[in-house]
Amino acid sequence: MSDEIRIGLEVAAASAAELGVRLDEAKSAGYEFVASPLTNAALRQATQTVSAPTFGLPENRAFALDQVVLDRVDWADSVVGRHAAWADLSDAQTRIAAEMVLQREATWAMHLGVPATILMLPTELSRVPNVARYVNNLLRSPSYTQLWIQAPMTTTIRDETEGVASCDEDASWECWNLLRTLCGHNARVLLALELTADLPDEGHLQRWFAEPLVALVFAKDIWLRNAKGFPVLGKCHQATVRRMLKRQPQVIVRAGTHPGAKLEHYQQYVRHLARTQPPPNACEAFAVGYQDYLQAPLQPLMDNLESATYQVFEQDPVKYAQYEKAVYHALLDRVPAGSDVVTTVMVVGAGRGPLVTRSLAAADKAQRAVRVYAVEKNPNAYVTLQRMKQTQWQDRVTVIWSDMREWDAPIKADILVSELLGSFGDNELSPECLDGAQRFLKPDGISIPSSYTAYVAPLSSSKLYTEVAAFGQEARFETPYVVLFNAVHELTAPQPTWSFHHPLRDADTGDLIGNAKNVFTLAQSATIHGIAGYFDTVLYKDVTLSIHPATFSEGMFSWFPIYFPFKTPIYAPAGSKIETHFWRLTDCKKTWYEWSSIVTTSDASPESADSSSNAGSRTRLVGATPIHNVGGVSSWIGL
Ligand SMILES: C[S@@+](CC[C@H](N)C(=O)[O-])C[C@H]1O[C@@H](n2cnc3c(N)ncnc32)[C@H](O)[C@@H]1O
Repeated sequence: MSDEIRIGLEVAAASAAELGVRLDEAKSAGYEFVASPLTNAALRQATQTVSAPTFGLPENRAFALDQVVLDRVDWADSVVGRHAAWADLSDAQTRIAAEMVLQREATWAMHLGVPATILMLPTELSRVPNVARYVNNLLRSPSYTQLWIQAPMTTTIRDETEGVASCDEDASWECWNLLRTLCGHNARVLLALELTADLPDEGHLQRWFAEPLVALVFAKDIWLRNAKGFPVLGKCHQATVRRMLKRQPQVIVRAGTHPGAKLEHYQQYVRHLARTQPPPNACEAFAVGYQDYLQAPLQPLMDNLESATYQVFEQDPVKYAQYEKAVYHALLDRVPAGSDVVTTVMVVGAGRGPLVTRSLAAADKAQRAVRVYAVEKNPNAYVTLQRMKQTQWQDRVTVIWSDMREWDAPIKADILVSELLGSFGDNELSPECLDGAQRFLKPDGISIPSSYTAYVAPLSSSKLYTEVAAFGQEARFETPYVVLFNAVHELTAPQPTWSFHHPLRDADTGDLIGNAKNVFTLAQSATIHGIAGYFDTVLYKDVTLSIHPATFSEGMFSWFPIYFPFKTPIYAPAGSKIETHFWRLTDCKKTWYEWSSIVTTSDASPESADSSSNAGSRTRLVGATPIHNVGGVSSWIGL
């Protein structure tokens, strides 16, 4: 990663000649590019003389040569152009002239092929709509030049009467959020995040991680000086930068003012931070290329999995070890030591046989005699199972090619082992399959897993949202995706929706359908782009597997979370309640999920103001999504 990082130096060149000098300095100090104003004070002066037109836009004037700082195409690759900060779009008097200036700068940058231009985000909500109008207009034309919106991580509020300053963790994000909402969540609105001296707390910081970060701008006043006089960052800034660099943004450095610090020291330090990231663990190494990549959930019942898919499962260092442990303990509990009773273990949905091998290993370790049946409906995997029997398992295993729901078992099992779990627990139809298979489990038999639970939590991720939008079809918002979360803010701890326990359809668990309402309270405002789904499972007693973030089975990579998108993101203010509604539905051919969300706030009525009870507080609707995937029209799992 360190080799790929592109670092630019902020320069305040006022003329083309000065830009040339600064660019040479930056390049010889090891920077790839400079961030520089595109135009200068001469343009500002000339613009002040333009009178506001009575209607329409003023004549689209051309720049004079002495008004532009970047005047040569051969420098264009090495410059990210800053738009004129003085061009104020929010002032009625100056708006039209300002828009004309920005528009001309943008088209000049596009003409030269500048990779990106930077527009400063206002930090007052009331000033955002005019900026958003301009941005929307600009983004109508396809262009190679990206538009980066620069926003500070935090802003400073000064109380003039008290003479004190405090840090505002919300204002900047609220303005950014408003801008991209007014721009219709356009994927081309990219964030250049300014690392400020005051850092937000973890919750507010997380919120920025879910944004489309394209660049990280180092403010001047964040630099410290180490004992040898080199510029460095404090511990918190270092940690934040390291986390941000994992998203591979470009970097713009505003050099500090330490005497003796040379320009190259700043870029060397940033590269050092990138190079000295802790090495990826097995899970992170596996994750490369999967982060935020949307995958259709597997359909192992309806489709026949390919050998390569089984191959990926079988690399998991945790899942199979936990299954072996579960079978081992089940055998110890079921058969007394020294007994010559033969225990019947049936592995249903055996795939290419790893759970069969693990069941035999568990039996050897427990010193219990077993007879194993491997049942698999995939005709291709069945060939591999036969080969495994011939070369490894021999007479200890009987291989059956059948759908477990239809298999006429010759005897009943003591232990039924299955792994039909999806990212949401039941989304690969484990309940429906086991409902058919538990007929051949003895009444006192053991099912591994013994239960599994699905969890949900609201999430914010403009990245995932724009990925779904990029498909260009409304129906793509009506289907869940399996995805390894990266640019995602998980807004609260997940809550359980429903569980399936062995035996299925007993008095407690009822039918195989589900309906859940969960209520979450948000500590800070957020735009919600959908719902994250997770599962955990009890294989046997305390032997478990989990992708729930709080209980995650460290090192396991068989399952990524599931993402249920929203067609239209909804804004939830701090303190609001988010209700998520989920339904698991089925007919004789398919099973599917429907989902929706409602955001509410409650305001206390005057009568309840000094009471601690909720009596008298009124619930107000802030927003709601439509119910997604009604009737399973867009997404379903075939039975
Ligand atoms: C998620 S894979 C697990 C494979 C293997 N047990 C493992 O852990 O690597 C689920 C397997 O169950 C099989 N399967 C799904 N539904 C089945 C059914 N109704 N009857 C038999 N096999 C089924 C699939 O073909 C697939 O091989």
